[in-house]
Amino acid sequence: MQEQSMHIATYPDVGTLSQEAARYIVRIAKESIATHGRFTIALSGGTTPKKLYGLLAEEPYRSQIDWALVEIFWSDERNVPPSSQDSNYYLAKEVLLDKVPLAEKQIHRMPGEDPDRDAASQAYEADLRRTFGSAGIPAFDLIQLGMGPEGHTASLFPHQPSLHEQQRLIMPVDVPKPPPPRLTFTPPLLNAAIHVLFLVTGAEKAEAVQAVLEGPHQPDEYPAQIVRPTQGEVTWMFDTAAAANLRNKQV
Ligand SMILES: O=C1O[C@H](COP(=O)(O)O)[C@@H](O)[C@H](O)[C@H]1O
Repeated sequence: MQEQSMHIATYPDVGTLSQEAARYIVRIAKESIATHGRFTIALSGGTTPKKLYGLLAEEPYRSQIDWALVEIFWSDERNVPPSSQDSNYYLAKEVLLDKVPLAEKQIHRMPGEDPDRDAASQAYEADLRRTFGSAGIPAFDLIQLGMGPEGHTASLFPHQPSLHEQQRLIMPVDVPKPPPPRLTFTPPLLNAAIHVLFLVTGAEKAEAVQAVLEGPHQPDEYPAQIVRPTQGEVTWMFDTAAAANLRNKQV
C-alpha cells in the first residue's frame, strides 16, 4: 500500500465526472483483483452517484469488471425499508445491482430499517468481519463517498459524537437531515481504506468544498476532513460549480 496521497480533478458537468469515476472504479477493481483476488467497495447514497452507478451497468464498463469477485457494502444507510426511494441500497439496486451478474451473498446491504439500531450496527460489523477477517480494521479497496453542503460525509454530520468514535466500525446516529435515524461507517473504518473516491457536485457545496480542502483542519465543522486514510489514496472529483471557490481545481 502507498502512503496517503490526494488527487483533485474538476470536470465540466456531472456526465463527464461520472464517466471519469466509472473509469477510475474499473481501474481500481482490476488492480485489486490482480493483486489480491477480489474487489471490495463501499457505496454512498445521495443523488450524486446515480449516473455513475448506471454507467457501471453499461458498456464499456460492465464487461471490464469481473463481477464474481466483487463484494459490495454501503458506507451509510437511512432507517427506511430497502424498497424506499430514500434507501441508499434502493438507489444502487435500481440502476446497478439488478443489472449486473452479482450473487445475493456479494451484496452486503446495511440493515438500516431495523428498529434495534445497535443490533443492526453489530450485525453489519459481523458481516464486515466475515468478509475481511477478524484481525485489525477492514481495509476496503475503495470507499466511494459524497459530501453534503455542510460538509457531512457518509452519515457523519457536524458536531456529532460519531466524529470521535474510535472503537466501533458501524454506529447508529441521528442526523439533522431527513430521515434522521441512520447507520454509518465510523472514522476508523473510513481511514483504513486503500482508496477513497469523493464525488461532489453543485454550487451549494462550493463553500464547504473550499473549507474542507483549503481551510484550517476543523473536522467538527466539516466532517469530510476526517477522511485521511493512513496508508490510502483520496481522490476528489468535482463538477465546475462545486469547485468554483477552490484555488487548486486539479492536483
Ligand atoms: O445523506 C447523504 O448525503 C450524502 C451526500 O449526498 P448527495 O445527494 O449530496 O450526493 C451521501 O454521500 C450520503 O451517503 C447520504 O446518506
